[in-house]
Amino acid sequence: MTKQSIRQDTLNALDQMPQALRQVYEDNLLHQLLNKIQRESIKTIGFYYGFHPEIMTPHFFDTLWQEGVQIYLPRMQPKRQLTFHRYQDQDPLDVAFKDRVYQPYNEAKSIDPSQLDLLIVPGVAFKLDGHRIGHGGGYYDRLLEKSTMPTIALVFPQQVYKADAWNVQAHDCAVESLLIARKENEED
Ligand SMILES: Nc1nc2c(c(=O)[nH]1)N(C=O)[C@@H](CNc1ccc(C(=O)N[C@@H](CCC(=O)O)C(=O)O)cc1)CN2
Ligand SMILES: Nc1ncnc2c1ncn2[C@@H]1O[C@H](COP(=O)(O)OP(=O)(O)OP(=O)(O)O)[C@@H](O)[C@H]1O
Repeated sequence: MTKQSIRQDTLNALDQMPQALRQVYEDNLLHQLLNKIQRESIKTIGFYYGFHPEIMTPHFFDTLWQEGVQIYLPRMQPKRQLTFHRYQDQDPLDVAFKDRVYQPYNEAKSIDPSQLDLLIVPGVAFKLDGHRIGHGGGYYDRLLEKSTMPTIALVFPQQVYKADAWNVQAHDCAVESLLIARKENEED
């Protein structure tokens, strides 16, 4: 299958997921993420402001702040570059892409992404080895190519594909590991 058809099929599957199941999965992903943060004493994360049918990451922010974690969000820049800026409760956000993408303003405190303890990478479809298909901007490929921080992705099972599902291209950068949502809060 082409990347484009996998992208579209996966977005459709996520859009059609029943809300109750989505809730179970998102609770489980937050639980897994908190375990990792505590285990690895993570203090600063690069996250993203999820838009439907992505994971509703804004629901995670309060819990992360309570844990003392600093959240940085990406802002799209010319030439498909991303900068990361501190986001705290009630900070104003700029809206782009037909009201889908919420991003900090340039004035918000920025960080060199390599300084982040963890970067959580968004995406539509993933292989178990971390290769990903995003929304097609190539923003994260450009970032990962030149950065060294630890990377993960939070994914629903519907987003996980076999190694031969699509051909990886030279510019595609993988994330280091996936946290895959499960139905039970079994310990890992
Ligand atoms: N939540 C989130 N924020 C993110 C990303 C992401 O994947 N998820 N990005 C990751 O790189 C960057 C934004 N990239 C984006 C790329 C495309 C579209 C989008 O709405 N695409 C339309 C088609 C656009 C068009 O061509 O007109 C679509 O998907 O329908 C949104 C964000 C930075 N912020
Ligand atoms: N490191 C790079 N340097 C230059 N161009 C790149 C690079 N990475 C990707 N591109 C270009 O960006 C476009 C989108 O790439 P691709 O479809 O892999 O994006 P994506 O991974 O789905 O999106 P995103 O990373 O924003 O979530 C392609 O035309 C690709 O050639």
